[in-house]
Amino acid sequence: MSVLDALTAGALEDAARRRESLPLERLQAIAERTPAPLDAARILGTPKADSPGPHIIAEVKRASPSKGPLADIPEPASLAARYAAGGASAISVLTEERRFLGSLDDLRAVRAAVSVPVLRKDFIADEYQLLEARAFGADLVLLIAASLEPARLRQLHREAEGLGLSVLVEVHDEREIDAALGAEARILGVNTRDLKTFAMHPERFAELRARIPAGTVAVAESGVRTAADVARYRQDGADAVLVGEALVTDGDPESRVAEFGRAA
Ligand SMILES: O=P(O)(O)OC[C@@H](O)[C@@H](O)c1c[nH]c2ccccc12
Repeated sequence: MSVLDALTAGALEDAARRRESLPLERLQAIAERTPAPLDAARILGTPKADSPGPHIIAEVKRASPSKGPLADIPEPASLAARYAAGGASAISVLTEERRFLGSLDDLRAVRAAVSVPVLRKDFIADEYQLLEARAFGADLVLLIAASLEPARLRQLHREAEGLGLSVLVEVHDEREIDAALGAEARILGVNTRDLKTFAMHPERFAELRARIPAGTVAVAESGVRTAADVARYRQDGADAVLVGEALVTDGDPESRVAEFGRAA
């Protein structure tokens, strides 16, 4: 079993466990009382008025399977508020519990702290997880093309949009781009870290960018350490850049987000 399959299986088990204490009907009732999501696809697809740099999607990430613990983050809400103060266009919150040490409580706390779109970053493979995202205040969810059959990707994509959520479809090769476009993805993220081997391939973004049609938001994900890395993705045609580790390990995340947001 690949790491990605194991992460997805674990996330599904965790969701099944949560469902025992919060059945679908009750979750649905909570989702109905939650304000309508922001149109993240429109926000990320509109160039920034005040800067030639890309939109920055700043991630709340405590740990990763490849690196282990990265940062403590006792208060995800205050970290997210600093990201937003630095001009982040969206906040990504890892909610996967086992290897990324995240939770839906983190998502809820971040939602309450910022007014920019919030992404639920997890290994989503069923409808219950989508409804959780909606009920806990996400505007945007991640679907990973490598972990879903094309028909299933299309189905979950449609379901998410039916809930009012935007979807970031993550890809790492041409075949997955085709699957994402088949699912009518409006936001496409090229993860330059291979989730099966964790190897970094920053050049993959430029290689795949040409396959992403105009009008579809192109996001470059992973491996950013410096403003020069952001500038490179921007020059390669990224509308948005998603950054995790470099921000959670920085003593001044607000300034760092601002610096990245100007990199062009
Ligand atoms: O910490 P980095 O190298 O800046 O990477 C962030 C983000 O791209 C990464 O966390 C990520 C991209 N796709 C994912 C899917 C699941 C979990 C995590 C991820």
